[in-house]
Amino acid sequence: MSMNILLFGYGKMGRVIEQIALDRGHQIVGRVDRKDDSGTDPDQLPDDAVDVVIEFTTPESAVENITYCFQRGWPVVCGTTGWLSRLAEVEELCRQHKGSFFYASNYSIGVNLFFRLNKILAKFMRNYPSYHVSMTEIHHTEKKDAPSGTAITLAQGVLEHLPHKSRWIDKSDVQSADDDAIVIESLREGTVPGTHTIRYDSDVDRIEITHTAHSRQGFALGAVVAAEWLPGHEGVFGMDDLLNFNEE
Ligand SMILES: NC(=O)c1ccc[n+]([C@@H]2O[C@H](COP(=O)([O-])OP(=O)(O)OC[C@H]3O[C@@H](n4cnc5c(N)ncnc54)[C@H](O)[C@@H]3O)[C@@H](O)[C@H]2O)c1
Ligand SMILES: O=C(O)C1=N[C@H](C(=O)O)CCC1
Repeated sequence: MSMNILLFGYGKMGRVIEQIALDRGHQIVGRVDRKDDSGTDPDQLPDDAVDVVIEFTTPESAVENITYCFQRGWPVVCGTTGWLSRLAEVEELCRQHKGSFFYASNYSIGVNLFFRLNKILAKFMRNYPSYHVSMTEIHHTEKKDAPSGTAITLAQGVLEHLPHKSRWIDKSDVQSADDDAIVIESLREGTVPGTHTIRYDSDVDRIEITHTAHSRQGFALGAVVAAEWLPGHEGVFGMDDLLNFNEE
């Protein structure tokens, strides 16, 4: 069904999302962006002009934008990363407003398959603590947050299965007594859309898995599909609610 979509954030992601939404037969009713005065003022839109909001902005502005959408009664699909320390607050606001909220650190189908693969590998590795686990994420130089939201989700997936690890840590904060931590290295290079590697090193070999995004298309398509699904679903949702991956 064709929907009226309001974009919060008209940057790299907002623009790709717009194109995919139009290709799938939806209307873009506005583009809210702080960059210049030409963006839409959401206060000027009637409540019923918007079926769903797609929010890809900045770590600093996401919670304010999400809260505004709840107040307006607009379902919101959020892809912004770097604000998750406030997730409990947003979940509570969603409950209070009987809102609809969808969040994923990464909307691409390939990455969500990779999340599953990561957990399966970690489950295998639980009996081999001599293999040292670590992660690297590479993104474009404009990225504001580190580690990436995807890397944090991957680290959480490993932590579910490795009893000898209890937390993740940014490589720049590592100290000698951090053996219980998964170290995440964040590299910023050129225009890289997103590359994530998890590796297990022993003295004699290495096992590693990598997901490489070739563009932003996969992220944007997943966000539009989530926006098609969300209206009519009250509560807080994520990719596991949307995707029916069959686990072996
Ligand atoms: N979940 C995913 O699949 C996924 C994929 C890619 C990017 N991201 C995340 O999405 C976010 C945006 O990424 P991007 O590459 O489009 O960044 P970007 O910098 O290209 O675009 C962000 C836009 O938000 C605008 N903005 C800033 N404050 C705002 C506000 N208060 N209200 C409205 N707009 C505002 C900026 O002017 C800018 O145009 C980042 O947090 C990134 O990590 C998530
Ligand atoms: O370009 C970005 O910024 C990305 N952000 C997400 C993250 O932090 O994991 C997803 C990948 C691209």
